[in-house]
Amino acid sequence: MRTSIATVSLSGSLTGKLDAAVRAGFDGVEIFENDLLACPLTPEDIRARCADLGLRIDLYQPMRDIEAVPEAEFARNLRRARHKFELMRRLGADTVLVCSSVSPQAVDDDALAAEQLSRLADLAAESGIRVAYEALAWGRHVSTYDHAWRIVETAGHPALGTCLDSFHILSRGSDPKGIADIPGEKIFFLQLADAPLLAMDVLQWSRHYRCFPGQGGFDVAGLVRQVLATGYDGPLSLEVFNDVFRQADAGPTAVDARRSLLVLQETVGRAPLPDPVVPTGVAFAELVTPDAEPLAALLGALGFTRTARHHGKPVALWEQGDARVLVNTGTAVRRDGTRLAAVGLESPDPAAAARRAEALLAPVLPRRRAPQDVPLDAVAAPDGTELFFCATGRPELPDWRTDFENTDVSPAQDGIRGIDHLALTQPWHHFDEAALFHRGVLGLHAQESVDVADPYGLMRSRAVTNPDGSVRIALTVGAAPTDDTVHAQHIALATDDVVAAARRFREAGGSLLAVPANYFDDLAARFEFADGELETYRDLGILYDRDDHGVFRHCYTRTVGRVFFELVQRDGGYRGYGAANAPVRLAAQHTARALTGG
Ligand SMILES: O=C(O)c1ccc(O)c(O)c1
Ligand SMILES: [Mg+2]
Repeated sequence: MRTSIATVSLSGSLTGKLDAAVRAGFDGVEIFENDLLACPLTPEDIRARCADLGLRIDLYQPMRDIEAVPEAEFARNLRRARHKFELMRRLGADTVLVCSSVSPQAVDDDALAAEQLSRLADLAAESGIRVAYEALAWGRHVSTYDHAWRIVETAGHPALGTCLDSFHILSRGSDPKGIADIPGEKIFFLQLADAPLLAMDVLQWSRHYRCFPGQGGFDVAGLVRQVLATGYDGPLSLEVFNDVFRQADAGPTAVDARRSLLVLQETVGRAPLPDPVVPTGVAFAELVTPDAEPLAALLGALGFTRTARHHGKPVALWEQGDARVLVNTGTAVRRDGTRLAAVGLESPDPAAAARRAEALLAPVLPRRRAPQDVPLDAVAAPDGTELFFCATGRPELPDWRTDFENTDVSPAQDGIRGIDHLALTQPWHHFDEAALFHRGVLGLHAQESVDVADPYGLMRSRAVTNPDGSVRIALTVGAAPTDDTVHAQHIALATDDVVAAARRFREAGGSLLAVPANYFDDLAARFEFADGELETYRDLGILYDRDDHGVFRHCYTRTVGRVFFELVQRDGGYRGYGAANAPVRLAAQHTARALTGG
């Protein structure tokens, strides 16, 4: 199927938008009128540019407030249309979108609407143009797709069809089953957008919160199935008005957009993508740092031992139980210092995992960094984190472990079982993209996103997991593109006894994040504890939560660069990540930062 994107979905200049659309692999564009008006190029230049790029101009839009108006007003509308049809001739665009009128002059008269749209279509047909009539969800008299279709059907004009827009249909709770009543050849265009489920005015919702399919709460795939069943063979076109995308770079947004369409096409059985290869565990987490000492002290106090070093690079492997942390001092570090730069994911078939990632437009990384290294499949996530697909201990496949030479220290077993989860802070404008990436590319399940209050803003967090919970990644983001050093990345380590692990850490010289006494007073009000239990938590800074399944106890180390560790005891099948405690933890980290001046 052909794919298209409305220029309004991307930031920047019209020419920049066209370049981004082509680079992401779109076949066509909808040119939004405002983008054309603001463009210094002539329509002929734009046409030539699209032709050079191999982009079709699938739609020109929108034409507003045309139908069901007094005759004198309609005459003025036809005059306006004549101008626009001439412009479209120069552009080489053959379909125009007319959205249902919001004008106070419009009357509630379907026969009049049909008659005037028919006269508009007469004029359009003279220029070889087709008119696609779309119901805006907030249209004055026409606000549902079935109503728009009835008017088009009444007009019965060959140059007049309907434009279906998933946002307008699904935001109003209309049942897309009725699409089956529309002949496919009368659906002149299909626009797709998703949106988070919000209770708000539909116009504001549409203009600010649309997102790409798979990033919101609508069943866009179900609607597309309905449309394809009619025989519709036009493009799948994304039309997204979104405050965040307007501020993000057009290039990555266009890639995110295309990836969302590929996943959607797969869902409706129209994209032959390699099957997802769901990761089965975390092989390692790799920290990049300018100075290994603070991390070495922290890992040592946590009970890790340095078991191996890379044969060709300054990278050390620290191990405890099934938790493996690489400390890399050989990579150029960014201004923010120590960071979580790479994650090794155990994969049943690393090469197949990489093929799917590539098909879904993930940047594929070189398989070898140095000639003597083992070749490893790896791709970059939207935030730049390198994801390695690993086959640890499987002799038939390349193993990352063979690049490491053992020291004479054996792995410790001092209370840490493995990695419970990783928390990766996303750049502000890549949060929805990150969730779609981890779901679509890696085949992980995305949980609902939760809001967490930070003292200086609101943070969102969304977990992606594999079926048995052995891969858990919490994607987090601040509410604004501000300093995100406090919204740091972290590695949560699983233990069966967090009190013992916290004590050992402290006795070994580690310092735990101090939690205010008020928090524990509140805990005492909410839950019942055994004698002395709460005092222990208060002493160690252990936070506590419960859900329907079990209990969660957790505490935090200090932060090095952007990275800190969490000790986690997850009992009885507790499913969350202690979100209820996150505001207290974030505030405590702000306090600790103010005290250390770092
Ligand atoms: O928000 C609008 O005005 C608008 C314009 C054109 C569209 O196709 C649409 O879905 C919405
Ligand atoms: Mg639309």
